[in-house]
Amino acid sequence: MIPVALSLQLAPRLVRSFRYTYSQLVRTSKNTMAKPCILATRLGAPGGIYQCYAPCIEKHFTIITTEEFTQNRQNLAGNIEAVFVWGGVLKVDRDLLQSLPYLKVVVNGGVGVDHLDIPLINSFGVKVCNTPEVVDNATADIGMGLMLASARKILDGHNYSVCHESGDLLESSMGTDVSGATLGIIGMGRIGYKVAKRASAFDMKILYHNRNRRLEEEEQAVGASYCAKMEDLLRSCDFVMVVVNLSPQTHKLIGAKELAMLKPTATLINISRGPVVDQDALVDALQRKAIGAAALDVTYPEPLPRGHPLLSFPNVIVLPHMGTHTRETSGVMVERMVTNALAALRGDTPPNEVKV
Ligand SMILES: O=C(O)C(=O)CO
Repeated sequence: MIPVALSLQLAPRLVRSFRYTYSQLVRTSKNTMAKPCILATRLGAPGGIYQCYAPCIEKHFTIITTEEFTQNRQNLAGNIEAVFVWGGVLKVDRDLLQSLPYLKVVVNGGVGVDHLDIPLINSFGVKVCNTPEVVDNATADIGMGLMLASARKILDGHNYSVCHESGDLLESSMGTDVSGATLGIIGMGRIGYKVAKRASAFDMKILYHNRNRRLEEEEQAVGASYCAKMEDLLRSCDFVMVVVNLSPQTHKLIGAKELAMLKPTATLINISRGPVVDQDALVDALQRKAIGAAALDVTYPEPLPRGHPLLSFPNVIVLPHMGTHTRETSGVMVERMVTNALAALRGDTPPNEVKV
């Protein structure tokens, strides 16, 4: 006999699986050419960032935009079999999950899934997928871009040119060398390692801190030295780049104590997730000129509201989370999202299913 607890656990899944098979039969009997529906964020507004990828998705799916869904939720909810999200624009919470009886998969465009409650989503018999690897180069590039732009005052130079300011460049536009400087990478996963490869081509001295030490040959290939203690790295670097995943362990990993360990000339670069850095502590350190500069692709919230203190420092660059925003990378991400969703809808294991 099946124990009561186990049958209680299995029952919702069996009901969902039965409903799904039924929905497939209904769809097939209605129209053999009908495409499954997906609910997708960031595809609604004309000119929106992912709008140009809609045709790639529409080869296989009918897109229901979040705007359409909001206006006609009751009629559309019963058609949706997959949700495509890019970041946390749409909250995939209990309320949404309960309203989508035929949902099979939530696919995230990007590697970081900290905005998704995976145990909750899985408890509805729904899979979660992401797009790892394909984001690595573009994200590492934005890290290098931020480091170079900050060190070499590229935005100051641009503004000077645009404003046709008379007279000589100001002393404040004098930059600092990246070549030959010391870079500390916190988080040496795939993206961190790509950053190290790039930095080694800039003749930088590279230190890294990571939960697990990399193999000796991997360290040697990029000339990176391991710091078992993060504080050793923080104290010795000219540039510190944060590349960890957001988790309870990395939430506010860089706080007042860690910022106080940085050299007064050091630049903090964050390409991971906003909450990895304590923003109030960062503002305080910048106000006291306790660190040299900051360059952030990620913040909380995103984008920062107008008037936020971080937007007022001349030595801070803030991007609205653009790590993967290239035509090529975004295109490959969308293809991956489609492949994962199709696999999940067929009942196969998707290539990039995220398990907790
Ligand atoms: O892939 C991701 O999760 C990113 O945020 C890249 O910037």
